[in-house]
Amino acid sequence: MSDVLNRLADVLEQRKQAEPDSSYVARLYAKGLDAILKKIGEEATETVMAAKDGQPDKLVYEVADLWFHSLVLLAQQDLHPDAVLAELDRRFGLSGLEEKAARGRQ
Ligand SMILES: N=c1c2ncn([C@@H]3O[C@H](COP(=O)(O)OP(=O)(O)OP(=O)(O)O)[C@@H](O)[C@H]3O)c2ncn1[C@@H]1O[C@H](COP(=O)(O)O)[C@@H](O)[C@H]1O
Repeated sequence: MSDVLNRLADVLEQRKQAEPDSSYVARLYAKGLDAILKKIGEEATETVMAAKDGQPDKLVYEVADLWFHSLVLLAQQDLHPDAVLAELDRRFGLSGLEEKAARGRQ
């Protein structure tokens, strides 16, 4: 299951060579950074609304949309999801308060 991030990252990388007419992701790349950021804002809002409405199935669906568009942003910025997983892994060994203190020192 967790391999899905790697497989999706590979597809998102391949879409950089695709024609906008042939792919949703290629079309987003062609529209540029602001269009990707707008989609992330929309999906974040839809996620909040699904949670507030108490709709678990809709919440999962909207979080998937949010994660997907975040992966598109990472790819557009030439970043791999492994970088985010490594950051989460680094934080996993810390308590929330230790992580907060580390941020204060940055
Ligand atoms: N996981 C996804 C995925 N999740 C969501 N979406 C698209 O993200 C959009 C979500 O936006 P909305 O909910 O606002 O729906 P919408 O109104 O249709 O959005 P707009 O097209 O108007 O922006 C929809 O168009 C969905 O089809 C996705 N499109 C693609 N993928 C994956 O990305 C791969 C590459 O996609 P293509 O580039 O399209 O082949 C696919 O094989 C999938 O694995």
